[in-house]
Amino acid sequence: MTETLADFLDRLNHEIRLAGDWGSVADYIPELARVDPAQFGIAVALPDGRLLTAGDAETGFSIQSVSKVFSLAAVLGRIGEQLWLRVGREPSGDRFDSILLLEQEKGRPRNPFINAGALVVTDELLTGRTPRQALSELLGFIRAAAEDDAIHIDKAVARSEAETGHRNAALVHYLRSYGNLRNPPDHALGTYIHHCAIEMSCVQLARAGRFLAGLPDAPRMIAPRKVRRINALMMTCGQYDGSGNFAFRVGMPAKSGVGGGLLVIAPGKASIGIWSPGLDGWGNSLAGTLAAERLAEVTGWSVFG
Ligand SMILES: NC(=O)CC[C@H](N)C(=O)O
Repeated sequence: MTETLADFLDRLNHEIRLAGDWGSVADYIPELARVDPAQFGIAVALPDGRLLTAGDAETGFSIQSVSKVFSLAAVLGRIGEQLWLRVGREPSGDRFDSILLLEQEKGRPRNPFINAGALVVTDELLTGRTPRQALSELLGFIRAAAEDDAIHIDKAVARSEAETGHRNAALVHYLRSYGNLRNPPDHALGTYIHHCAIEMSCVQLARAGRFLAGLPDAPRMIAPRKVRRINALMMTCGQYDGSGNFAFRVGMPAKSGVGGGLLVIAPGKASIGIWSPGLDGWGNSLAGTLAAERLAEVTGWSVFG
């Protein structure tokens, strides 16, 4: 392409602001409902160590379910294959917070990215640790991946979700009733809510994802075989019941969060942090998905060729 990637990102930022099609912010967590939807940032970490940015790439946001990628990586690094006895690896075709399949499938969540599955992953993270220790281990993992010790938990967001998170409370008790939760339900729930409340910027997210893209300057976090599997799960389950549409439009493994964050992985080529807080009907960033689609078109980074 004649236009440089840096110029394209600037153009993309202008185009997205001009279109002004922001979607609506998540309102079931009151603290997230206060965020101005008219924001957009993107950061792209490249194999040569460069990091290109545009828009609000330095603004901190609540990573929410993007944190599920890091909790899964930390747990797979620690225990490995045993996790799959407790959680499946199939797309759910259901909303991220659905309870429906959990009853049909006797308490074994479909995949680690829907809330029920992520709660089981968090429960594994708690093995032999207090909630405080598990959280500091996970935060340490993310800080090491990003090589940035400023990454922290936004306590106000955690408090806000704890006050209103009745659905996750139901899920965690339901898991326990099937014997698929080892820790007290409030420990698993509290730890989960706090790791969802981690605040990061697009720059920090792009840097934290470098190990998933296999970039040469990435700290080695987990074995390459495990990285491949996480990318496969991001591709098939990363945007819940919108995963098929996302794969069709973007063609790269990614994970979304209701804070409007997106971590997109172009294996061997780039780790991309995108943020725009307004969501589509599936709970994925509206402008963020469009940005990922445009980036894939221009760079040819789709894993499908
Ligand atoms: N999709 C999401 O980002 C959901 C995360 C949020 N903490 C919840 O459990 O509802």
